[in-house]
Amino acid sequence: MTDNIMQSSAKSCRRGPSRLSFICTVRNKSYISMTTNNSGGCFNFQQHVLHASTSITARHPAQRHLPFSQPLRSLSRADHPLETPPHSQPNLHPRRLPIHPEINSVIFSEELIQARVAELGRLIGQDYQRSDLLVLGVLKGAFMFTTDLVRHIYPYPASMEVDFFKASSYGAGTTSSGVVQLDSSFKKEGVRDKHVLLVEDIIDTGHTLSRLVALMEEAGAASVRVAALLDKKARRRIPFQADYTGFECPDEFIVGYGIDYAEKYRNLPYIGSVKEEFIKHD
Ligand SMILES: O=P(O)(O)OC[C@H]1O[C@H](OP(=O)(O)OP(=O)(O)O)[C@H](O)[C@@H]1O
Ligand code: HPA
Repeated sequence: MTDNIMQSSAKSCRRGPSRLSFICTVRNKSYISMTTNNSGGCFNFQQHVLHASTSITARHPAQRHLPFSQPLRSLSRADHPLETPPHSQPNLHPRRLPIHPEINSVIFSEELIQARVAELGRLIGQDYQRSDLLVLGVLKGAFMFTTDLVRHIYPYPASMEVDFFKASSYGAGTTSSGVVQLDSSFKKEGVRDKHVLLVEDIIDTGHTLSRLVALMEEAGAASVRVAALLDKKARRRIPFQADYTGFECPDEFIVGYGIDYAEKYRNLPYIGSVKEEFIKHD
């Protein structure tokens, strides 16, 4: 079954107001459709669906005749047909990279993340269509989410700026120090009188975001909202609710899609948990 799916190509990904379906054409011409419930602002994932959708990795049309082992960089520009997906469709990046050997299981697949990020972009676009917007990505964890999200903010705000600054509280461990460290990249003058959207990868204890929202308010922002890809409610120490949330996150230390463990795994296009033997316990 998995082999079959691995050989498949994702034909379409449809979104409705209350469900999201992945439809794949499998080599033997059968169809697979998976649905997840999508309730309001927060996507309630179903574990079995996520694991299933993870294995739907399609090959780029230009890769069809290449062995899987051939690196993508050997393809020339001309090999890539310029197909621009309609703005309203999730951005399915066809690829077939093996799961990282130190990853235990994929919790949010690349396809699912991309679909949800596109959806959040449209929600944000609708809310800011008549105002200016300063999108502030919180480094390093939110670098990937921010760069994907801004491409999907539509309708376009009257004007939009994108910037980043660095805040951290975890160091090389898996627990928050509770002290949020900012570096000099944050300049208060840069947010004065602006409508700020803070973009974060994850809310865990809530220390980082409660500190950052207070900081924006002190700096004189006209308004402050928060978009967080993941919300790990079970670990909250300080009450905090984001304005735009991607997914509820299970109570596990997760990595990937910008999120690290001791600076590793930020490059992964999906989010998963690390195998126990690769976590250092003090
Ligand atoms: O809700 P909290 O418990 O405060 O956790 C959330 C924060 O933790 C992570 O940052 P980290 O300190 O690991 O820095 P990084 O973004 O550079 O990885 C993450 O990117 C959030 O900023
Ligand atoms: O689950 C997590 N993983 C990585 N970094 C984090 N920072 C807060 N929570 C997490």
